[in-house]
Amino acid sequence: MNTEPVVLSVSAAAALAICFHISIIPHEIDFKIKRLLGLYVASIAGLYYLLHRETVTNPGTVTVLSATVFNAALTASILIHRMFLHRAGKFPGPFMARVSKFYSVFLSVKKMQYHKEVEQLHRKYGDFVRTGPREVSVIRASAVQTIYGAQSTCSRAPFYSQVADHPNCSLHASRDRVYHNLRRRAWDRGFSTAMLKDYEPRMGALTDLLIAQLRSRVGTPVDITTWSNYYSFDVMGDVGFGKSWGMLESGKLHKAINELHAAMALLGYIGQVPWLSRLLMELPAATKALKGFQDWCWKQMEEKKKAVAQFRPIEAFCWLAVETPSFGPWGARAVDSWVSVLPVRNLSAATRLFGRVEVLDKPRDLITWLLTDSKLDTKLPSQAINEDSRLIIIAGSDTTASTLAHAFYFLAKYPGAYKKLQNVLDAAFPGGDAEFSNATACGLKFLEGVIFETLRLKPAVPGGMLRMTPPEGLTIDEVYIPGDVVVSVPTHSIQRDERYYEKASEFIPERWMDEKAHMVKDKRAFIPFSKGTFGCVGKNLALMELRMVLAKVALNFELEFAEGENGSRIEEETKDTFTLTVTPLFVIFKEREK
Ligand code: HEM
Repeated sequence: MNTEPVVLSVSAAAALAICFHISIIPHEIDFKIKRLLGLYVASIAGLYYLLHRETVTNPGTVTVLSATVFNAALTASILIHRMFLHRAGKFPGPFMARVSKFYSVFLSVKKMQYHKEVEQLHRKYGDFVRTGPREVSVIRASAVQTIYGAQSTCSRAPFYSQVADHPNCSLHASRDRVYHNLRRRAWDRGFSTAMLKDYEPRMGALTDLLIAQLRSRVGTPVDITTWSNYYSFDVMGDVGFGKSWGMLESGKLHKAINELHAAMALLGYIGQVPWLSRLLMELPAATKALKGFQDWCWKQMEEKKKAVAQFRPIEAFCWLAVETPSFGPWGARAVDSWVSVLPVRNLSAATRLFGRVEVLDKPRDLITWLLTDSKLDTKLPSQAINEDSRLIIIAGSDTTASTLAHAFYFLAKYPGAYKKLQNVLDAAFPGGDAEFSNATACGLKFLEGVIFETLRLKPAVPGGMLRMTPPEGLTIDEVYIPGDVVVSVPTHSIQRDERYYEKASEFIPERWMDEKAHMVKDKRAFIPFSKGTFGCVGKNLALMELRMVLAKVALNFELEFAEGENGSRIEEETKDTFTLTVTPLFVIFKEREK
């Protein structure tokens, strides 16, 4: 046999593998895997054809040998680079984390509590831990502003592209800052102070429904995790889509929500390796699992689009309010005296001319804000807006439900705190829960303390939000982190760090009040809603929900663990599926004696 072509082919394969690896190092290839696999298969077929044409003996064997050498050389090159030469190489961490991000999958699969695994790694390796080949977790309060602050030069990491590509992705998956800002504007309008005022009574009606359901179960064990889910989903139905999903009414979780939780579980396992989750999501079996929830969300959106098509364009019909006293008897009370209804073509010109202009047919839910934003209208592909419909449900429901369930857990565990909360609320709303207003509740420091302490100890998104360092890298205190490294501050761990909180693992709502303010040593280490450009857009809505439910429940009922419940399951078995998936918590509500 002539060995020359064999040696040539095998050496070329090894050289090609190393050159290929060196050429991809500076690039993000995570979501090009399918194309690269296609290229790989085509190259093998091409090689076979070439060898066959040149009448080399055993072209099949030589092709397999060359492919094997290519694979081995590529693997060796990747491993050597990751272990000894990588730009993130100076950071300590487990050996396997240096080699592959699959180590994080292994840690996630153990108990599906990756946030707790990361906490252990920080205990062992210090403030800067290499949690993946190109990933560093940083547990320093000083890192928060640098990584997440409004002026941060970091961008979103590939993690965010695992469901869909730009520009067909949701707001949450938008990694391009300009595109993100354009979309975020419409979301911000949907969560403006005026809109929150509009949502408050609607949310109040749903809270009253929750209270009525709890009242009908007084004295019997209630799974408050599930009821928190019904509540938060129904709120998002109303605020997000302007319709009722009726879960509070029926006491049943919608089938689509079960499918959502199955999808989130998948994310909990493989979300650590974004390219793999993207590949899996495209497989028919996985798509089928996700499809139910996706179809349901998209159906909600289609219905909404039809309704919005009937909607008068924003800048066509406006109430006009004129703020100058010279405008007759209404002038003095101009702010709430609407003097005319006129068609207006240009809203900002009309505002300049008349002082103040209010839109007559103002959207009353989030989706309508997104669909009618004139700047977004032409630029947003319809898949992107469909993805946003999923985002509203995922981001707005599970997070609030998890926080509510955990707040009830702490209040049942610490009856003294519950009593104190009731006293504070009784003083603020002597006429009972009918008097509740978000404005008054905002001023109740103990209520705020209960909410903040829950968000501190049980942040609904417990892991670090992954960001990519800019090409020039960044410096945190004395430590330089090179460019194109994925960095994060682990929310769960930093919020339990003794350097930043006194008695950090204890539930002490008073630490958020003047009397024990010294127990919060560094407020920068409080990031349950993240921060900056990509921070939570629904924060104020979520806080309003939490205030309202906790206040109305505490004003109406006594609370205790049900028999056989001590909260250990919620502590030990709740899962990190990007948001927390909380285990059932059984409590008993009793009518308050007044
Ligand atoms: C206690 C409740 C909540 C918590 C703890 C929470 C937490 C967070 C966090 C940590 C992020 C940043 C995620 C990241 O960077 O990957 C985020 C983003 C977001 N949240 Fe919330 N959230 C809550 C409630 C809500 C609600 C009620 C909504 C309403 C729809 C909402 C909508 C969003 C959206 C749309 C984003 C993406 C923002 C963007 O990309 O600009 N959240 N949230």
